[in-house]
Amino acid sequence: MLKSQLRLVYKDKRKSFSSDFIYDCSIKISNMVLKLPIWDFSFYHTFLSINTLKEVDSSFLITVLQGKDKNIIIPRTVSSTELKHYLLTDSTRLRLNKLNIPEPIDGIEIKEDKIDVVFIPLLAYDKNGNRVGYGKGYYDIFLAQCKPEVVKIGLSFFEPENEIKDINYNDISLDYCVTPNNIYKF
Ligand SMILES: Nc1nc2c(c(=O)[nH]1)N(C=O)[C@@H](CNc1ccc(C(=O)N[C@@H](CCC(=O)O)C(=O)O)cc1)CN2
Ligand SMILES: Nc1ncnc2c1ncn2[C@@H]1O[C@H](COP(=O)(O)OP(=O)(O)OP(=O)(O)O)[C@@H](O)[C@H]1O
Repeated sequence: MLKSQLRLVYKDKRKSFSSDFIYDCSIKISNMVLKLPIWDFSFYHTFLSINTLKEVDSSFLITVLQGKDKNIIIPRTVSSTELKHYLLTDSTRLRLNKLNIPEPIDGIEIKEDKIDVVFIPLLAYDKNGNRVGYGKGYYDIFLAQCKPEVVKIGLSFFEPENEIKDINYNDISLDYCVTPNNIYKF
């Protein structure tokens, strides 16, 4: 399918999810993440979930990362294309931006080249590890600024599509995708 079709299909699928279902699946996903071979690094970047769009709830993953004493980095949108990244600490103050994304107000900025692992939000992905987001390109631009060996991990409620047809040279593919019941390695 095409990215534009997948966006519609997957937004629609998520609309029907109850908050209990999202809670259960998100806990399962964070438990599956524990099985990945990624635990010797220091800097772990995660999205903060848009609850209104029924994304995977990353708060359980954050608890896992805190339990492992990892440095946790979270993004802030600074323009229509650019993200900046901040260390999440006990004193980090968050507020919802216009897109309903919780974001740090201020804090210690971390440059992209420090990041070892990125947990990535998505709408859909395919068996080759290609992903589709909301279509603004934020993550493709961000991932292009990270070091080449950064580990890119999608989190999804769903199994992969066979093929996203309109992948282009800007699209950066995933290394793993974690679902409530499976880990896909690409
Ligand atoms: N939690 C989270 N943070 C993220 C992303 C994400 O997908 N999830 N992004 C990933 O790149 C960037 C933000 N991109 C976004 C792009 C569109 C919409 C959104 O609400 N789209 C609505 C239409 C909004 C409008 O334009 O009126 C929609 O798709 O229904 C949200 C986030 C950076 N941070
Ligand atoms: N590295 C890049 N530099 C400049 N523009 C880019 C880059 N990567 C993607 N874009 C632009 O961003 C727009 C959206 O890209 P795409 O459709 O792949 O978004 P997406 O991956 O679904 O969304 P998101 O990354 O926000 O989750 C496109 O117009 C694309 O040209």
